[in-house]
Amino acid sequence: MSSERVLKLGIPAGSLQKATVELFAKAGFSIADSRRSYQPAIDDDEIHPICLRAQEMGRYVGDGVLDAGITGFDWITENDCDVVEVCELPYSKATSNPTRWVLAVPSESKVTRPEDLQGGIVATELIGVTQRYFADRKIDVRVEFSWGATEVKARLVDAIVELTETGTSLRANNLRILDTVIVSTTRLIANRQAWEDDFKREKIENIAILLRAAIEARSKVGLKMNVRKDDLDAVLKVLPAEKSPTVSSLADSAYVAIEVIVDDKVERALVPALKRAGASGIITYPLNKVIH
Ligand SMILES: Nc1ncnc2c1ncn2[C@@H]1O[C@H](COP(=O)(O)OP(=O)(O)OP(=O)(O)O)[C@@H](O)[C@H]1O
Ligand SMILES: O=P(O)(O)OC[C@H]1O[C@H](OP(=O)(O)OP(=O)(O)O)[C@H](O)[C@@H]1O
Ligand SMILES: [Mg+2]
Repeated sequence: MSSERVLKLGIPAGSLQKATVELFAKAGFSIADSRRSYQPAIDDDEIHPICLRAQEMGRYVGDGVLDAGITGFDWITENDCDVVEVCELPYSKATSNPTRWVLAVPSESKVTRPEDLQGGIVATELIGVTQRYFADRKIDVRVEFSWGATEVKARLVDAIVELTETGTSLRANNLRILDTVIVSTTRLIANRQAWEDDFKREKIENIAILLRAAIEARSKVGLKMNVRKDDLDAVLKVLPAEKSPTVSSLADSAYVAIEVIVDDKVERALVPALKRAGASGIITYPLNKVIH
């Protein structure tokens, strides 16, 4: 591992790639050509991005080939990687929800409990975690490696352990979930030696702050409005109780301006209620980053 002022950063190729590049963009970094080049350009001279499979990321970060990288908790666990887990980054391929590796059988199968699989065969990409799951429950099954397209194998063997995010693939293949084997979210990980290097650690921490702030901002909106002082109490009552709005004076001393950040889920109900409570000139705007 070199101690030059460049951070070798692993970007996950495959399922997480598009969401990762978009998240970096929101965090303020432009990564170009990540689909064509495994060493894409980034507009930060102190970062050298390298695209790698999420499955292999932990090993390369652990060995110091990379200083840091982004991968799933599932593969960190499967490969038992010796890395620093810097932070959780709650995003998946399509949503900000965690993914789950589930034990599933064909919907028509007679199997209703994991115990019913005793003596059977289970296909999965996540061999180690699956073997541990059955060993912990003292269920004797043969766990077979699957190279992908695992859903189809549920009808070739007895059951599968496969990743699900939105549930679309399980539904499309008419599969029934018996149990959750592991819940996984995306993580930023660092090499132990790199984490001890002042420059690299600060750089990794800065990336963590910006990525987390960009994720946080995705589910929030900013709200601004003007309110007659007489209506202030009524308007404040409508705003979510846990929020502390900024109230500032306006040139017209009969009015104040209110600014607050709220969950985007409540925006639709909040705006008409604020208007009814007397707010005017209401504007809502998307946020780039929210830093706590
Ligand atoms: N919807 C999703 N589908 C697959 N993986 C997802 C999804 N959302 C998040 N992930 C995460 O992305 C990583 C997938 O890495 P992996 O290299 O195994 O597969 P992949 O990128 O889907 O490649 P492949 O094309 O071989 O399936 C895992 O850590 C997984 O948890
Ligand atoms: O619950 P869902 O939102 O449908 O997501 C889960 C699907 O996504 C992944 O497939 P991927 O795109 O990685 O293809 P693969 O089968 O080749 O791994 C995973 O292997 C499932 O098939
Ligand atoms: Mg996959």
